[in-house]
Amino acid sequence: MNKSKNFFRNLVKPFRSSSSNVGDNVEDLERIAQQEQKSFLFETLVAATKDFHSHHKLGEGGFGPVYRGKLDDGREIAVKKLSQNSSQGKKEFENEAKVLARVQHRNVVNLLGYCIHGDEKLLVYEYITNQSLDKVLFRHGLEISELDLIVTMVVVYSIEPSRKEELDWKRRYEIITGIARGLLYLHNDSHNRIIHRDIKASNILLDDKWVPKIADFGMARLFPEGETHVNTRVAGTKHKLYKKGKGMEIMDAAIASSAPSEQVAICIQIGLLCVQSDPKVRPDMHRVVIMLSKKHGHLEEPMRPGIPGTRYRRSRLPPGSSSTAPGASVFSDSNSSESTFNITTNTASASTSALASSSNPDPHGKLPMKS
Ligand SMILES: Nc1ncnc2c1ncn2[C@@H]1O[C@H](COP(=O)(O)OP(=O)(O)OP(=O)(O)O)[C@@H](O)[C@H]1O
Repeated sequence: MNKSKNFFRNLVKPFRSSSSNVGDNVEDLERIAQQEQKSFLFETLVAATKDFHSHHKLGEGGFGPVYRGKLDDGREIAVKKLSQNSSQGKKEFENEAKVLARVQHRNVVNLLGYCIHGDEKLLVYEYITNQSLDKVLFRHGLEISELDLIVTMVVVYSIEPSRKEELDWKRRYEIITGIARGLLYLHNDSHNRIIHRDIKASNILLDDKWVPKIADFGMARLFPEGETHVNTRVAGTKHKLYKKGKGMEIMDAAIASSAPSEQVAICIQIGLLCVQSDPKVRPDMHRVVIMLSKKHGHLEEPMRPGIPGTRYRRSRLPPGSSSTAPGASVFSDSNSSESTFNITTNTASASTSALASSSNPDPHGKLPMKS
């Protein structure tokens, strides 16, 4: 019997009621201890995903393929096999993964743990049953940028026709507020401040009750050299409908009659406030959550949104930067004003193209939007 088994046996001795259940108790404690460690055996993941069989492949993003699997205890998981282009060492990866596994919120995908096998690094997430938000949103012939601001998108875009009934205004509003709460948690309330840097519809997963869960958070911690995959595609040019007072015209017709117009207008305006090109004037997530909780009320006029590729968008860090350095994606200083900067940076560029009405916009965002 090895040392750890002895340790557990001694631990359960005082609680033992009969000799027959000692084995069970030891097994339970060992299982709990392993879960606490957050580390998965490679063999466990091989068994869960049927050796990473192609039938189990959910898709492949910028960080590598993702497989669906089922653990022996019945839990469904999604296993992300990280592509091996990170220079991060095993110990650092382990430390960072443990930090990320402590991030727990109703609106954030739970990272159950990690696995290191030779040169391979894997992340194990809870499996989220429904589709990602981008698959539910009907593209309407528009070239939607991956970076569209979620709030505005959920209000504006039509829904996949077969799912129209499912996504009424109430549900859309719950998705919007859920995402905002998840981001607020990542920014302010998790142990380490986490700035996502790649918020987009495909990174919002919906569970069987349509609760939105933010996926792919903290990837900059695992790819600290700054080569993180951040999509920079630009939005289509047809969607230039935003003009002061005409916001309602861009709304999905399917919900136009049932949605309270003030609430919809607030959502669109919050979206525009979040993508102003000057990061200093954008609301932080705390303020966004408060604004969303108001049914009516006056919000300030948004300034002109930023332009993709201008000075506020950043897709890579300087060589040698660490993920915890100032300007990187994770901050431990809860008073830092950088959170607004980064979180809106990536979404900003898209909404800019999607919503701006000017043909010659000011990249510095100092001009108020004109009607
Ligand atoms: N926890 C999960 N539960 C269910 N499906 C998931 C989970 N995580 C990822 N997926 C699915 O796996 C696929 C790949 O996801 P991944 O996050 O790697 O890439 P992506 O979001 O499509 O692209 P990108 O890397 O550009 O963000 C997507 O279809 C995604 O919906």
